Amino acid sequence: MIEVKNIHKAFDGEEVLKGIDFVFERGKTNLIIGQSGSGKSVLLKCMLGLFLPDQGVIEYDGKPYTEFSEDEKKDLSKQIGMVFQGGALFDSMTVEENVLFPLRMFTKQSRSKLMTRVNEVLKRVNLDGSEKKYPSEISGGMQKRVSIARAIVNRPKYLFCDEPNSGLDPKTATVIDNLIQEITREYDITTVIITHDMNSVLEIGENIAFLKDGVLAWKGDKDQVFKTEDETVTDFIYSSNLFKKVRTAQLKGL
Ligand SMILES: Nc1ncnc2c1ncn2[C@@H]1O[C@H](COP(=O)(O)OP(=O)(O)OP(=O)(O)O)[C@@H](O)[C@H]1O
Repeated sequence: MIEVKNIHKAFDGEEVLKGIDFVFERGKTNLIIGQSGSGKSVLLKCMLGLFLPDQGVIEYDGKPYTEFSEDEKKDLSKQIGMVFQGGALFDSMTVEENVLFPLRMFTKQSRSKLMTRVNEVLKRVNLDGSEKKYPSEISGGMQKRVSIARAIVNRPKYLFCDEPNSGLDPKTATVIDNLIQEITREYDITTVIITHDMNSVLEIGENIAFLKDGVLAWKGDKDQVFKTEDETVTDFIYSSNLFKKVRTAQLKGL
């Protein structure tokens, strides 16, 4: 669980986070949604420890970051897995080398032991058989799977995903969403996902933080988000024509 309490962050005197309170729950897919510039990435970077909030507290499983010793901060970075927007795979490394990379950074076990773990994780994301391939030789969806495998190989407690679906067709995007949700449950991880994808909201929005202009404008789950009458949320969601049609049909009782 990650709890953010009254988080403020400004750049050059301009406040981009204006007192965010939210609980990102363990074992759930927690989504941060909102328009461009609403502060999603800044909030994520605060949780990653890349930005220090100007005010407020971030607690990791009940412990405030400000009370972490230097060793505990290092431990925290080992407990975090990250799926980057573009995948951020190393093109010159094979699939298995990409997944091995963070393991070698944090673990001193023999290569054969580490490879057992790499193979286990690659199997989990259905990539057995592709171990020796290079990123350029596999599809976009498979590249995302490698990225997920690399993020979980160290058995993280916290998984951060920045638009994990970007660039994928809707069907593959849903498969990736479901994989992230399954892994979150299986490993009992606190997963935080930034997304613009309304299908993802519908599919895996177990706990949603909706940001607007640096403020938490709404929170709830996927069932509530499509029922809410809150205009700030409906303006955002139904700016997509597809969802506008779904909404109209819902209101007509179709
Ligand atoms: N390092 C920085 N220095 C100065 N301003 C920044 C910095 N990072 C973010 N900002 C500003 O903070 C505001 C929020 O940015 P942020 O990247 O969090 O938005 P976002 O909701 O993630 O947008 P998007 O969906 O487009 O990625 C923006 O006005 C942005 O210009």
